[in-house]
Amino acid sequence: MLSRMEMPTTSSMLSAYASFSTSVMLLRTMYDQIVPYQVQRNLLDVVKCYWKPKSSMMTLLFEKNDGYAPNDMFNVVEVFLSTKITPESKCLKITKSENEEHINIKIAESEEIEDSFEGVMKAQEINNQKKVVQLHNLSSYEEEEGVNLDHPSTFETLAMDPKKKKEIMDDLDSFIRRKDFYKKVGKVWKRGYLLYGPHGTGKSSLIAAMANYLKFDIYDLQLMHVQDDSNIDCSILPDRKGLASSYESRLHNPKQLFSETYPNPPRTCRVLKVAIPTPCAISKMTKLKSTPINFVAPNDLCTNLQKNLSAAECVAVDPLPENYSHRLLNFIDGLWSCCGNERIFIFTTNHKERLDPALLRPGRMDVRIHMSYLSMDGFKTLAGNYLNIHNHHWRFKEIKNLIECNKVTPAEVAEELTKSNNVDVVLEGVVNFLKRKKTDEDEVNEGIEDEDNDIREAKKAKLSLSGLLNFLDGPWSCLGDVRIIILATNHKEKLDPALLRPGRMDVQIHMSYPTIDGFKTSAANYLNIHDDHWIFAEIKELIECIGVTLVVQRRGEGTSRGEGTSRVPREEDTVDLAKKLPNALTQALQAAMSNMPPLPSIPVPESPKSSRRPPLKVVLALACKRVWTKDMHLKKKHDPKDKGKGTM
Ligand SMILES: Nc1ncnc2c1ncn2[C@@H]1O[C@H](COP(=O)(O)OP(=O)(O)OP(=O)(O)O)[C@@H](O)[C@H]1O
Repeated sequence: MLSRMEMPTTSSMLSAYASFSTSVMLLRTMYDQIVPYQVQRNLLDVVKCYWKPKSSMMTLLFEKNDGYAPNDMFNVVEVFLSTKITPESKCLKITKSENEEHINIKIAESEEIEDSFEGVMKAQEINNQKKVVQLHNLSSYEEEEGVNLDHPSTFETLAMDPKKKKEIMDDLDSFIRRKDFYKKVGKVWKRGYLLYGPHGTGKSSLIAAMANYLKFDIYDLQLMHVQDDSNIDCSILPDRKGLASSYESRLHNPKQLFSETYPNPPRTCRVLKVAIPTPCAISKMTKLKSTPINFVAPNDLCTNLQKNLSAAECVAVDPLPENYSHRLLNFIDGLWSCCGNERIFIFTTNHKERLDPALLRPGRMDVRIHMSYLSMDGFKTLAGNYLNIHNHHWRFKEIKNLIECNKVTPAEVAEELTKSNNVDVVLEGVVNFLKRKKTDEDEVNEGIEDEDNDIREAKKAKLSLSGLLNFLDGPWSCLGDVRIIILATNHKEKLDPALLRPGRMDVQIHMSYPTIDGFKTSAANYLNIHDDHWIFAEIKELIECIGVTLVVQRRGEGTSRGEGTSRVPREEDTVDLAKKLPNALTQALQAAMSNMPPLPSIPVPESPKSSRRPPLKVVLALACKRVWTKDMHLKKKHDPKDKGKGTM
């Protein structure tokens, strides 16, 4: 114990504290001034580290992206954790896209789940079970993420030789299983398929079936949109934002940019679909003027349509670059192609015989599948899919005979099969369609034999719009809900028949020049004439004369009016008509005429009187005059004696 005398006084304690704190401050100032800041930080870290409490926990971070490449582990962990949701979970993420049947429940980013380690393999299995096939567009620089591919095509629904189907499935299975084999023999783990055959034979459907079977995503690349080979390399990269922003500089030094900025090709690109346009058809295309095509579509599709319209126009103007096969070869064999996991390339073309043979060798196109016209086996698959007929039907024999002597595509027959729910009605429709098709084909073949080579080639080439075709029924077309697509053109005959096949243009409506019924509708709208009017008979005659023009000029398009049933109008007809027409009716006719399609462009010498006549008469007179001039010319060629008689 300290005696009272020995105890320090309050004042001495205070003075000791004051001198101690002065010394500390002095030392601190000296430390700050003498020891450099960096050394101070390091000393502090050492001290902190020494005093930090030890933990048995370790934190693993699974980020969504690894640089530019997506992190596969993130998806696996996300799926795995969603199986660990309990009633105690406080915050969950709920998603459901339009085409998904079930809602997806995921752990929200802020949520914490405690779980003991169960192995990544289990998570991987879960991921594969839940995998929704995605579709990515490689041709557009604006698209950022893939969308769920909800294509209903499977190997069961494909109308194809069952043996061939089995071969394809076995081939896919064996390819997937043989990772070690490929490694052992020093071969890149990739496989190329070439699907070739006429339009509408199921190439796109087969790709969707393959992707659904393997649960592989599809990366869609339209070769026509690729400007150079480095474009292709870059286009397989997963990060669309990076591509969009670097697009300009990539054009200047694409390879360098590729190797420096995007060293990792995507590991997710597994089924790559490449549509190879036909070089020959493309070069022909430039000779033909492109036919303007106007789109009408529901709002949500408009932007997409516009995008595709410009693509289609591009296609029509730009010929396929001459070194296209070199680019493709680079693309298939280039170094990037060996990076990543298993990959399947699927190439489609309508004309295998026009492709560079270098492209076709095994290693590039390992499997070549000819998608051909419909066989009876294929028809039975379609009848099962569409009509639920799984056994025999009495119509089958007749249909078999017709299919055997006809080149008919599954797409055409599929269209017939959708026309009614009544099995008998539909099968009768199929029979009629096959008969009609046979007759049509015979006629076309006869017609083509008479023509010389150039015309035949030009006819075959037509206007091909591969971008548009892809839009109409490429894998993208199955996304979204019900839709109606309407295409309008002034020259149907210039369109590629591929565009016109059922499944693309299911219904074709010929908007023709007016009939008297059409005129009556206009008269009712503009003039409130709902009954007959004395002038109608005469107008009818005149309108029918214009109709004759169309029959003559659009021979082969089919019309109910025969060519020889109407007389050639005399010029007096129009003058008389002008005298009789009341003013209001003249205006109504003018309005109706201005909404009509433009008249065919046959040069017509201007009549000196025409400027004094009301505009309507000029229109009608010109139309009639054109008929007369043209027909007289034709007549003159065949029978000079008939000149000037004015009959057809
Ligand atoms: N083999 C088939 N089995 C079942 N349905 C088919 C088959 N072929 C075509 N179809 C039907 O026709 C439609 C068009 O077929 P698809 O787009 O697959 O033909 P394609 O050969 O890719 O045509 P294109 O060469 O013109 O692109 C499909 O949506 C499908 O309804």
